[in-house]
Amino acid sequence: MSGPRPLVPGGSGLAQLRATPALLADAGDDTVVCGAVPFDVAEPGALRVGTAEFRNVGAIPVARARTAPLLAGSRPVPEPARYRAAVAEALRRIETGALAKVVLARSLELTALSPWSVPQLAGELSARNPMATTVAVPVDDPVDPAARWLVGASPELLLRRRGPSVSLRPLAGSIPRSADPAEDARRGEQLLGSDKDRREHAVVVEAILEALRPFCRQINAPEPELHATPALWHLATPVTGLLIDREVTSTHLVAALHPTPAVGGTPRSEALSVIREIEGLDRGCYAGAVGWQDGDGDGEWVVAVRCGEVSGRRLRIFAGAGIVAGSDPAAELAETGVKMRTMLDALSSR
Ligand SMILES: C=C(O[C@@H]1C=C(C(=O)O)C=C[C@H]1O)C(=O)O
Repeated sequence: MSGPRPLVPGGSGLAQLRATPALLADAGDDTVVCGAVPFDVAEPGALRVGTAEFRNVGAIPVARARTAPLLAGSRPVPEPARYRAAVAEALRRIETGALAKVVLARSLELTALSPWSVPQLAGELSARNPMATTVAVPVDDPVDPAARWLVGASPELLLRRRGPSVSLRPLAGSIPRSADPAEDARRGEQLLGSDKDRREHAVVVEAILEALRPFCRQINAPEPELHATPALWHLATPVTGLLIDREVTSTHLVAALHPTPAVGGTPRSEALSVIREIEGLDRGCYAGAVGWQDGDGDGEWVVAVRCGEVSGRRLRIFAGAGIVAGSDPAAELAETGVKMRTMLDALSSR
């Protein structure tokens, strides 16, 4: 992305989503809104006014030749033992019936000897994850060299609106891939047949259908299928629908959908307060929504997972896992470790 772009007015992520359709209606044909809204939409948003090239959220110059800086240190936040304890606490809350699912995340803070390069990271991420959407968006002042950027390779389509058609591809339910093709295929089948993962996934699809119903007709949500990333298999449901009212734009739908239980939980308000209480992490734009909308109300948004926040020599990598009855704290810790590999693998040039 070239040069700083003005922020969409409003302050919070939610206010920016709400301000976007009117802003674009008054702007030129070439204008789009692009950027990130945080996981907690009451926090400041990072949606900016840009031009059409912003339709590609990863549209920054790619400098693959540059090597990544050397690592000076790393620190897990929270510590693994604290993460397992938080999962155990979430399971107790689930047992009481207070909630059905909550996603708990953790982070790895990596400090390098010299500043991280956003284009280098984005280039590696996009080369290694060709099926994902590479994102690289400034989440605060882009003029400041120590400014924070959200960088990642999201496998999860939150929402695409093209004219009257909307499509979504929620992911939830995961198992690590194997280098051995037979074992890899077996694990995919195991995931498809896993009762725990099916429940974890169904909660997400149900919440999405409920959020879409007021806006859409002919909603179609087939049985879950497998979705592959280089590191993991996921359960995915390709959801489609037709808008009842063409005035409803992509940002209206994002405001209604986000955060889905793929990154939050269900019921939403209980899950969000459990996350605030026991996660011990400032998510920022991790697990937020990243994308763009144009003057026709069309747009494309991905869920900000498999990502990190870059600021000078500091990089915070995030990963979360859905907790439902039957989840195992050690397995969830391991799953978040595998999810972090998307970012970790991109730190070294091939
Ligand atoms: C929360 C993350 O991923 C989400 C959670 C998943 C799960 O719990 O199985 C799967 C895909 C994503 O929707 C993450 O990668 O940090």
